[in-house]
Formats: sequence, structure tokens, C-alpha cells
Amino acid sequence: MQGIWTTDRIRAAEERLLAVTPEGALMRRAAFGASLRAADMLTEHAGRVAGSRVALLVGAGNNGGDALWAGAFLLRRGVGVTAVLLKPERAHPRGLAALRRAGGRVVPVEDAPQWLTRADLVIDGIVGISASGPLRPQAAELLEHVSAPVLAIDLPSGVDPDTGEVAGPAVRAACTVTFGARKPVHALNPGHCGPVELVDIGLGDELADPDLFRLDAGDVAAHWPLPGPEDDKYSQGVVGIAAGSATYPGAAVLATGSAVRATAGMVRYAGPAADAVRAHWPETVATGSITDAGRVQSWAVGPGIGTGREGREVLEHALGQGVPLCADADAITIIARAPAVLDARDPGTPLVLTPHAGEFERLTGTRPGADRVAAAREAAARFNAVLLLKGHCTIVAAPDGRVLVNVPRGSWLATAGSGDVLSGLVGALLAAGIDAWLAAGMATYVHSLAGLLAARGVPTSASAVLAAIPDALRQVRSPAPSNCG
Ligand SMILES: NC(=O)C1=CN([C@@H]2O[C@H](COP(=O)(O)OP(=O)(O)OC[C@H]3O[C@@H](n4cnc5c(N)ncnc54)[C@H](OP(=O)(O)O)[C@@H]3O)[C@@H](O)[C@H]2O)[C@@H](O)CC1
Ligand SMILES: [K+]
Repeated sequence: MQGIWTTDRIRAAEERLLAVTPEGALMRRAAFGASLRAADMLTEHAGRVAGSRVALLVGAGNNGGDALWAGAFLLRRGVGVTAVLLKPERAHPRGLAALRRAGGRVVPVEDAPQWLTRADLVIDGIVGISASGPLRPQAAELLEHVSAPVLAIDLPSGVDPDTGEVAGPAVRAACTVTFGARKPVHALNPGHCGPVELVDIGLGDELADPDLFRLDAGDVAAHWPLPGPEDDKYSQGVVGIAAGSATYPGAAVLATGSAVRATAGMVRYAGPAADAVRAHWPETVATGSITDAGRVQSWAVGPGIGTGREGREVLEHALGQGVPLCADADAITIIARAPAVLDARDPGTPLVLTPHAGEFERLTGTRPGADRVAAAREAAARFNAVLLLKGHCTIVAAPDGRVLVNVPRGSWLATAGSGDVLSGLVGALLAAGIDAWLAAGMATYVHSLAGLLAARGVPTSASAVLAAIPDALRQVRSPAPSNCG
């Protein structure tokens, strides 16, 4: 798992490291890493390093210092470097001296537009982890003149480092180089960061447990249940799906189908869409009522069951079975309207709630807001459940405070029925006995990868996402190498 640390924790770790490191060494290490990435980008975008032009946007803090030092390193490679100082009187003195020594040009903000429009690459050193509030107006205005690709130093300026929120103009980076450790913004706002490269500045030993986690393909491959030589159809876990209605069988077919595709364990379906489910998935055992569904090791309940009395009875019955349960869609609305339904649950039995923002508001009374991680964490504790907050970037919070962030792979999953596919995946993993937080995170990961593979650049459908689950699983088991991101 990749760890992610909040800016408070990173600042504290940096301070400890700074105390035992020669002055300026950390910044030079960071900036040298940034200059290497900048040179790669110049080769890619301008076809050369020596003779190309770089503009630095330099703010009042150490982030600007990084940019100035990176400029000094680039000058040594024959790059023409111009620094725009947003606060000349507060520009990092040693960085500025290094840039000047190396032959860099320093221009006032008024002259910036002509240098920005001529640049092959812009380096954003406006603000880093000490950012507060929206971008200052002067910096925001400068961004209007930027058309070249931008390399963000540590994080794209204008984006909140801890929440990823954008409350005004902000840098949209082609690539971000960060130092020491990944920050929440990198996972929560990948659209503004671009691929993120991590430069090691020796912070590792100073950082304790991460605040957030991100799964990688290796984690998913290591934990995804595969049949072994001793397994039969029951030993791998039986998942029960309670979804859909006679009039709207689609949710039932999709949720059941994704459970069928996810693992080799058996799938039972219970509900009024049994005929449609049998017709699509003959390998399932389908019955009309949850009361005679047979034994299962988990339930996925909710998509399309309706929010009336019948839906509530189905949910109550499933909650009373003492097995892990994923409550999705209508099941969430039922819980929001009648929280007492959760009394049927043994509090020690894992529960996964999968609201989107609107359902989250119904459940908790408030929108998730800018700090989606905090909102998900609070709701997870309040409901003693794993809270999977859907969105472009999905957050999975456990009641004990652990949080996973799933970095999206495009917006392909914004299609009808996609949530039904996700709840079937979660249900199947719960049946295999996987920790509910990890199960929800793994399901989200494979769901978004299946979305990407189903789409291959054009809009897709939930049925196609479902059909791409096996390919997504093959890919996580043999991931393609990646050097940035
Ligand atoms: N410590 C280390 O050893 C290492 C640190 N490293 C680097 O240091 C960075 C952190 O540096 P830092 O703490 O100096 O602050 P930083 O983020 O540059 O901002 C400071 C100034 O920005 C301003 N400002 C605030 N909000 C703003 C906004 N929205 N829009 C515009 N301006 C805004 C605010 O001034 P104000 O406008 O409030 O007067 C404030 O004074 C870190 O991200 C990494 O790059 C690396 O070199 C590795 C080694
Ligand atoms: K920056």
C-alpha cells in the first residue's frame, strides 16, 4: 500500500530532518530532483533541453526556493531560465542567489506575460504545503498567461494540499514532483496534479503511520481470492444478492453478474427478478424471497429494491443474519429514513455503506463538503461501518479511522448501473472473508480499472464494465510497469 501523509505530519517530519541536516541540503536535493523531471519534460515537449526556455513562478516561501534552485540546475544544462518573483522582498534568498550566480534572469510581475507566453515549460513554485485559501489574485492573474505545460513543485498551486479542493483559479499541472512523501492532494485531485513523481529526500524514517492509503495493483493481486486445490464452490464463500424488482430487473442482473465474475465462490440471488437473473446467469441459485435464500457468507443488498416496506423487510432480514453486508442504493435511503433498521445488526458484524454525495447527505444530514476524507471518516465512526463515499475520487473509511483513497482512471464509471456492479464486487469479497475496509477498497480499485478497460477511450456501459472485470483482474495480477504516477 502506498502511504499518504497530511501536511502537518510532513512539516513536523521535515523539521526533525532539517535539525540533523546541513542547511539547504534538503531543498537542493528536492530541487535537483525537480530539475531532472523538468529536463525530461523539455525533451518531451520542446525536443531539447539546452536552448529551451523555462519560466519560474516564484512565491514567498520554500516552494519558491525549490523553483529557484531547480532553475539554477537547469541553467547549468543550457536552459534559458527566467524567474518571476511574486514577492521580490520575500523570495528565498539562497535560491535567488544561486539562480543569479548561474546566469538566470529575474523579472518583475509586470513583465511576466511576455516570458510566460514564450516559455517551453513553466515551473510552479508559487506555494506548497503552507498554502491557505484560494490563490492570491496576483498569482491567479499570471496563470491566465500560461499556455506551456506546467511542472508543479510539490503540488499545483491553488489546490488545497490536504483536501484537494479548488476554490478558484489553480494550476493544472502536466506533472507534479513531490518530496519526501505523497500528500493528500496527490490522491484527491489527480486531475490538477497530473502524474506525480516522488523524490526521496530521506524523510522516510521521520514518518510514522500514514494518514491515508492508496492500493496498488500488487496489493489487490495479493489479496484477491483465487480458488486453491482444496476449494469447492462453498469453501470460497457464498454471496447473497438482494437487488432489483420484477419491473426493473437490471440492477439484479448487474449486481449478481459482477459477483459471478469477481470470485469463484457461489452466488445466490433472492428477490422478484429471479427469472431475469437465472436467464442471464445460469450459474446462480435464484429464489423469489430472501427468507428462503439459503446460507450465505455475505449479503449485498439494495440496488433497485425500492424504499418501501418490502425493501425495508429485505434489508432487516439480511442484517439479522450475522454475516458481513454491503448496503447500497435503496438500502442506504432506507437506513437514512429509518436508522432503527440497523438495530437488526449485531454491531460486531461488518457493514459497508456505499453512498454517493446525495445519499451521504440523506444519511448524515450534511453534504460531504470540501474535506471528503474527514466527512467519510466521521460517518464511518458514527455508523460503525465502512463508509465508501463514491465520487470521482472514491474514499473508503473504516470505523477505526483507516482511510483508503482510490485514484480515478477517468470518468468512465459515470454511467447508469455502474454502482450495481460495484456492490456485487464488494459483496463477493466480503463473502471470501476479506476485511471489509480492504474489500471495499479492492472492489473500488478493480471497478475503476474495469471501467477504463471497458471504455478504451469512448463512453461505456455498466454491462461492459461488468464484462471487463476478468481483464481487470488479469491486469492487476500482471501489471504493466509505470514510472510516474
Ligand atoms: N522544509 C524543508 O526543508 C523543505 C521544504 N520544501 C518545500 O517547501 C515548501 C513549503 O514551504 P513553506 O512552508 O515555506 O511555505 P510555501 O508552501 O512555500 O508557502 C509560503 C507562502 O505562500 C503564501 N501563500 C499561502 N497561501 C497562498 C495561496 N493560496 N496563494 C498564493 N500564496 C499563498 C504565503 O504568503 P502570504 O501570501 O500569506 O503572505 C506564504 O508565505 C514545500 O511545499 C516544499 O516545496 C522542500 O524544499 C523540501 C525541503
Ligand atoms: K507549487
